[in-house]
Order: sequence, then structure tokens, then C-alpha cells
Amino acid sequence: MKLRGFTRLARISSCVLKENSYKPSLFCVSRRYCSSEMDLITQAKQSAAYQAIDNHVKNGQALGIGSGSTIVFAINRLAERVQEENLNVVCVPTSFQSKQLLTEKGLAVSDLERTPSLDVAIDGADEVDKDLNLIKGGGAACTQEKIVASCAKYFVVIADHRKDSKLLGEQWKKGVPIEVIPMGYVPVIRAIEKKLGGKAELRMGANKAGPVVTDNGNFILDWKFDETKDWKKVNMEISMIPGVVETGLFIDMAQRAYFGMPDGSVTFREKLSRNGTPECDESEK
Ligand SMILES: O=C[C@H](O)[C@H](O)[C@H](O)COP(=O)(O)O
Repeated sequence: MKLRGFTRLARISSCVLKENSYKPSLFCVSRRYCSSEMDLITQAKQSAAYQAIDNHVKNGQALGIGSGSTIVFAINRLAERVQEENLNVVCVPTSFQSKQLLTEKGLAVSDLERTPSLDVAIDGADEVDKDLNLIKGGGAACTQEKIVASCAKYFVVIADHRKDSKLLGEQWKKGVPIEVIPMGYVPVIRAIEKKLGGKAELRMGANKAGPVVTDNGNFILDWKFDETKDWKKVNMEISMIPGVVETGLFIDMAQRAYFGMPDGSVTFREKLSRNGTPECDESEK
């Protein structure tokens, strides 16, 4: 299978996940995409974002577009491709931020009322574990991001190398973001700490007095946990607490994650189906 000019490398078919990479020396991914003023992390974000847009976006698609600093590069690249290749794509944003960026770039914006079924969703992450489970919500956008990702046939994550972990919590030390209804935030904190231990805190605004308010008018808790968890169970337990709107745990949702590396290469990890073949993004064929 060809990935926009790059040959897919050998499969590790006995594993549930496949690791692969685009080397800068062979493929010049980031050399093509990066400018010298950028620092290495910024370059890594851009390389991953560009690779994902180049591999997964095709004419006629409906796309879910995530939020955060990495997605900015994906939107830039998408706008370039739409203009250069005259692509007809429609984008469903996951936040005010991504809606505004898409609008500024002149890209067609839709919503889940008009476009409830998406071909591909692309989004950043705060951490990605070896099984492609994610922590998201560092920018308080996890609820809309999870809804949009759940509407996509294929969900792609883009991140710099710092986000790549074996286990959740290894790199990301700020805890699991949890969106809550404002009047219930204290009982939710108490319930989480009683059931699961750790410490949950109300996220406070940086340049605003008082708490961070999400695009949905809610608050965000950041739950710092003590040890590695059964994340599927934890996610369900937290979701059951009255007052919880959504968690930033994205369990078993992502099919592929691209990581921009400090040397300019891009690696990816993808989920394989039971017979050892990748869970395909149909548009990639
Ligand atoms: O709420 C924010 C989102 O989940 C972001 O996708 C996540 O925080 C990653 O953001 P960034 O690309 O800025 O690291």
C-alpha cells in the first residue's frame, strides 16, 4: 500500500499494534515541512500533522478537526491542499478554536446535525499509550472532541514525541481532565477520590479570575491518579458519577497515532485487527 509516495514498511503481524516510521534521510518529511526558525517540538508537531493530512485526506471527505496547538498545523496543511488540489472537503470542528481557525482559512465548516457521519477525524493528544489509549482535554475541549471522534470511521492522532508513552501517566503529569456540571463539581471531586484515590482539582483560569469554563459552559477537573489503571473500567466508573459530562480518557478509539520526532522523522503506531492487518482507513487505499 502506498502512503502518498511513501512505501509502507513491513508489518509486525503478531502484535496488536504496529510501529512504523518515515525517516527524514529517506523521505525528507520534516525537511520538506519545517522552517529553520522553529524549535524542535514545534517542528515535531508540524511534521506529524502534515503527514496525517497528507496520508488521510481525500477529495469528497467529511473530516473531524480537533483542537489544540498541533491541530493548527493540520489546518494549515489542509488549507494548502484544498487550495492546491481543489479538494472539496467539509470540516466538523471540536471547539470554538478549531471553528475559528477553519473559518479564517476559508475551509467549509459543518456540524454534526448536518454532517453526523465523518470519514476521518484528526486530533492532538496529551498522551498516547502503547495500546493507543489517550488522555485528552489539556485544552478543555475533550467532550466535543470525543463526540466528533466517535462519529468518524477512522480516528487519527497527531502529536510530538513527548506524548508517546507506554502507560498513561508516564509523561503527562497533569492528570485526567474531566468535564463537569458546575454546580456538582465538589460532589464529583469527592466521589472520584473516594472511588479511585488520587486527587482531583478544579482547573483555574490562567488569565482569568476563577475556573476555566469550557465551550459547553462547564468546569474541568484534573484528576491526578496514583498508579496504572484498568482505564476502560476507570473511564466507566468516572462517567457514572452524577455531574460528570465526559472524561478525557479516549479508550479504544484511535486507530493510528503519528509522532513527530526530534530528528525530523515521523513514526506512527496503528491498531491491527484480530487477523493482524491494520484497521484500515478506507480513504488511504
Ligand atoms: O483539549 C484539548 C485537546 O484534547 C488537545 O487535543 C490536547 O490537549 C493536545 O493539545 P496540543 O496539540 O496543544 O498538545
